[in-house]
Amino acid sequence: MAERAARRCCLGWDFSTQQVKVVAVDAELSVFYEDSVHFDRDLVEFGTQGGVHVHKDGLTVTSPVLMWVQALDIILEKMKASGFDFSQVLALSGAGQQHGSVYWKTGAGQVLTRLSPDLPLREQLQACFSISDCPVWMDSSTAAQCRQLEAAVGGARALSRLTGSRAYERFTGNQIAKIYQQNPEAYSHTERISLVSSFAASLFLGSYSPVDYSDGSGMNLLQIQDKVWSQACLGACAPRLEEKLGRPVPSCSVVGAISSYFVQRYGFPPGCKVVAFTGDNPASLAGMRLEEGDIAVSLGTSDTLFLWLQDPTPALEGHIFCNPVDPQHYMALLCFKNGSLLREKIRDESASGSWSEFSKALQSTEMGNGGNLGFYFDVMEITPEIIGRHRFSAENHEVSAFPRDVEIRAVIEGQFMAKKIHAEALGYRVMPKTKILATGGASHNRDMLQVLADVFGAPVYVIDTANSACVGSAYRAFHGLAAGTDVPFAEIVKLAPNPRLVATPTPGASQVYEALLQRYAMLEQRLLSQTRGPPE
Ligand SMILES: O=C(CO)[C@@H](O)[C@H](O)CF
Repeated sequence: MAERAARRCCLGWDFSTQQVKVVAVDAELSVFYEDSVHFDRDLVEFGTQGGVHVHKDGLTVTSPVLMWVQALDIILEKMKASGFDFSQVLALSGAGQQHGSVYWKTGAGQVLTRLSPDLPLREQLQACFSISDCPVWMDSSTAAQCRQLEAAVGGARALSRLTGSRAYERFTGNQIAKIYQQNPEAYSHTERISLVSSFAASLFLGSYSPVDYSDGSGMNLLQIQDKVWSQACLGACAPRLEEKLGRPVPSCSVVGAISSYFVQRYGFPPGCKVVAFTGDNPASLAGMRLEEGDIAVSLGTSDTLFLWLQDPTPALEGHIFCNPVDPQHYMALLCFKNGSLLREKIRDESASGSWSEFSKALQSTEMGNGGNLGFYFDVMEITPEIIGRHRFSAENHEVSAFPRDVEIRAVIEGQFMAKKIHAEALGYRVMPKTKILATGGASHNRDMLQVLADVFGAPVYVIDTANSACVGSAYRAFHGLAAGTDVPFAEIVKLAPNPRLVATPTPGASQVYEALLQRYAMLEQRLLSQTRGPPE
């Protein structure tokens, strides 16, 4: 076999809900190696579905921490067997599913520093966790703890201003509070609490890695302006919590050199740097190379918006996180539950199940849809909390139905206007240099992207984000190599593949949607007041 040319590279890891994935990226920012281990398929003994266990109460959702540990053993052995040259790895970083938490048992830190290179990690860490089934982001069993936390700091809006989000069941502080309340012995035998991201970094480091600012923003514990733990939040969740969390660090920090375990067992160079791991969504923002004023719109089962913000306005909807690549800035995440499943329903009802019919309807109806507006929430929407289908005529009268073509445009315009209105509520503003990056299944429909460009008044690009969290982590590892030089992230990643322009705003679009957006916001408030009473 031809000798593999030496290829200096960085690794990007993603400890996600369903798998552990890795990519190797060379100095030209080309991905030349990728691999993954799927929990359900490759670690059957843990019996997960979609990487998790949904408990009988239907609310508690956990994943076995030793499954994550063993997945790393397997993927490294697969890389070794494939002949991957670990000696070329200059640095590595990674991502973890956000909000999940790992509970290291007293004494585990000593075990981490003394791993034998002759044995796999799973065997040596077997007894290192005080909680074996870790709460993950799909858990919604901590409503009581959320209310307690909001009460402790002066309400939902006060907590949002402090930590970037109101209390959410999946957020780590509330999960820790539940464990302290329901399993105080396990909590007392816990010397360190990690996020999934900092847990993974700890494995590579051979010691406890700190939580980074960006993923730490998903805990309802970190003051996102001062970047320190909120004493009020810590105190409301559990005692002696700060000593178990350690001090948070900037996401671009080099947290140390790789553990000798990996040098001796796999051949990593002793100087291989470990750059702080972060959450999967912040890592994806890095992988998509978002810059100030850009938006990424993931059009999937649920639609997710990633925003780059300089001056955030925390709200009762959405999440503000510290920015993973610029410590002075922020990012925001907005989730819209009624995404592709809703679009597919309307396609079946109003376009005979055909996307080409759906597109023809968008092509044959005018921007602004003659003033007709629709809200389509077949499941309880997250942003905002409304359910049902609500259609309004140009005179703001609620009507029971629209003609087929009008219905189709009303769905798409409504979904995209909601995105712009709630993005602006978080402090986002379209800038002259704004790019909208569209990803996910629906981003293959050019006519939908034309509506997106028209509603936002900005050009829409498509970008391959299949491995965005991994690739973003490898990019952040390269950025870590330049630590201390003040080289901006954008400079480090300028050689990466560029997104492809797909749609630009139709002339006159901003005039049409400026008025429509105001009506949409007013009608949304009307629906909200009908369902939940006057706003806070
Ligand atoms: O809860 C989420 C973000 O707030 C999810 O996107 C998880 O990060 C998925 F792992």
